[in-house]
Amino acid sequence: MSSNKKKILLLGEIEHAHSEWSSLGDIAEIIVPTACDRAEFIQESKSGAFDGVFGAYRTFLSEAITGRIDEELVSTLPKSLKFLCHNGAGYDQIDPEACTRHDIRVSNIQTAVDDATADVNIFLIIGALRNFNQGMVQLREGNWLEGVPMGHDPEGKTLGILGLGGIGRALKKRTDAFDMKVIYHNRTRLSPVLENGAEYVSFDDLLSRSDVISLNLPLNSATRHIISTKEFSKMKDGVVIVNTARGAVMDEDALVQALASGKVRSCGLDVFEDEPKVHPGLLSNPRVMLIPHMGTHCHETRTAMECWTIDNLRSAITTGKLKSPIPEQAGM
Ligand SMILES: O=CC(=O)O
Repeated sequence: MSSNKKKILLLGEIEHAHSEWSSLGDIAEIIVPTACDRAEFIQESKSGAFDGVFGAYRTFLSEAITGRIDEELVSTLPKSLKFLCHNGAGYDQIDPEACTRHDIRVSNIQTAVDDATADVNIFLIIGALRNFNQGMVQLREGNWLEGVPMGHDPEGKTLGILGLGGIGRALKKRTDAFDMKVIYHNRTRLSPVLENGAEYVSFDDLLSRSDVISLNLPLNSATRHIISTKEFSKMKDGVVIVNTARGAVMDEDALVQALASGKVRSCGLDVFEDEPKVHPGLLSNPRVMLIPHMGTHCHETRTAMECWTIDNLRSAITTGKLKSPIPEQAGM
């Protein structure tokens, strides 16, 4: 007897929302690939193992199996695949145009990641301003404050948020508690309600006026290396930079040089251009506070992210529409 459950491809693992995932079993039949890398995955797909799949759930780490979701990969997937639900806010591992060409609707996570990522963001800002990493490194080496320079207070400093989206706005709320002056730049100015007191400035003004710059914008072809040598040259001497977005929005070689010249006094990074590799010039510099992409590395947020992604799949199966389509496909 043939089942009328929709076939769903699981790319990656469900780690928290186990009961929500098993209840999806009422309306879905789950297919798990056996491939360990992209070549095997493409082979598996071409062999017909995924025929009839209607939707897919994918995680950030599943890139190790599929590689980037690009034209080459998408063209090997069955035409029955209509929905791709990504467990993450940033979807730079997916080529939206390739998906649109193949009539695949993509969703990402909106809002569920904002608070946890903004918490890491404020931790990095305070840590970088106050030279906490240098203090911690010295302490573990048995030295009490040896060579650790005086830090700077956040109070009264100008924070430039590049990309005042959900995470940027959650960061703004947190920095208000530290009496920082917040300026921001987006391609389009936000409404006063969303600005919540942040001053809208041009990109160049953000670079030249900020004491601390926070990168909170998505990675795509327009934002790759949006911060590089030319942009560093427009910043204040001794600027502090924090990145919780994606490593490749900043040119890491240029950052290492800007740290060496003193243009950048200290920085805090949760993301890197070539994760899990970290540029040796960043690893060896105690003025750089480093975290291994832990923006959402906490039980409650990861559970909420999985539930959000499962909700998108459920909505695709039951209504034919995604709850949170990526902006490139909004209204399609
Ligand atoms: O990096 C985390 C995310 O994109 O959700």
